Amino acid sequence: MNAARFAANIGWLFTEVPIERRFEAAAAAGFTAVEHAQPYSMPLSRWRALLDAAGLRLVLVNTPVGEPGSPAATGWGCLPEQAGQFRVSVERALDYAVALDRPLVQLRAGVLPPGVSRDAALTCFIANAHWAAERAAEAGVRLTVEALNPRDAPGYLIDTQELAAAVVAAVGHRHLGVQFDVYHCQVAQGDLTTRLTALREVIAHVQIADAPGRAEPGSGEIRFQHVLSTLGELGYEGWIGCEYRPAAGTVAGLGWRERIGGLP
Ligand SMILES: O=C(O)C(=O)[C@@H](O)CO
Ligand SMILES: [Mg+2]
Repeated sequence: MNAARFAANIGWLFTEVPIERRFEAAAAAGFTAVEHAQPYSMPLSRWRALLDAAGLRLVLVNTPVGEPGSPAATGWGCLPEQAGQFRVSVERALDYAVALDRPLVQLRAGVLPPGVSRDAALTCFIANAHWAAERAAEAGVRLTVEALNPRDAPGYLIDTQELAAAVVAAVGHRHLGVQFDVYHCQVAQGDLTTRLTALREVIAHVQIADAPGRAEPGSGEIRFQHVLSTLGELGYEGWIGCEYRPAAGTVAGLGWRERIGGLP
């Protein structure tokens, strides 16, 4: 087992303690890397200090999003005439990324706006993603696009792995890849092995949680031993983000790492 390949998402794990104490908690539990979707409520300098003190590396953040309940609550990426706001969100994410180990940055696509066709929203997102990839390349940062399942994220534009891959192909930039969240794929689509295999060339990051409950691997219907050995056989060398809701305490639930094992 290679626990070093798993990154703790400290927006989901170790929430028993305040954010500032999650770093030491993750390190004490054997993690060497963390991810967090929205790091922006804490200043960069504090992030740097907490990562360094715990000996951790940051491997993923998302672009900032709008206020909950607003049209941009899951991002500005596909909102026509909001390119300015999208660019501001990318610049903010890149500021954090450059100062914090150059984690991957997930571009939030947002929900299909009322009165806008799916094609128009996709065209908008692809144009925005292209601009972002050029900026990310200048900053030495790589970007991702993630597909979310419609049960958890109703209306989110990117709702299948294939659509995420199609955006990546349309942008055609080596700084943009797919963020393959195994939980979302299982809920929305299934056929995990086939999809991981088909997308292997473009997968830049993987996240895990079991389905249907989004708790620890091993708590539901996904055979994670098989998923991880498939990733190993496919030559996946990126991080695997642990983005699940612990069923009964983060540390108490970490036994899955030994039971399931890491990449071969
Ligand atoms: O919900 C997920 O899955 C995530 O990875 C969030 O960061 C939204 O993209
Ligand atoms: Mg995810």
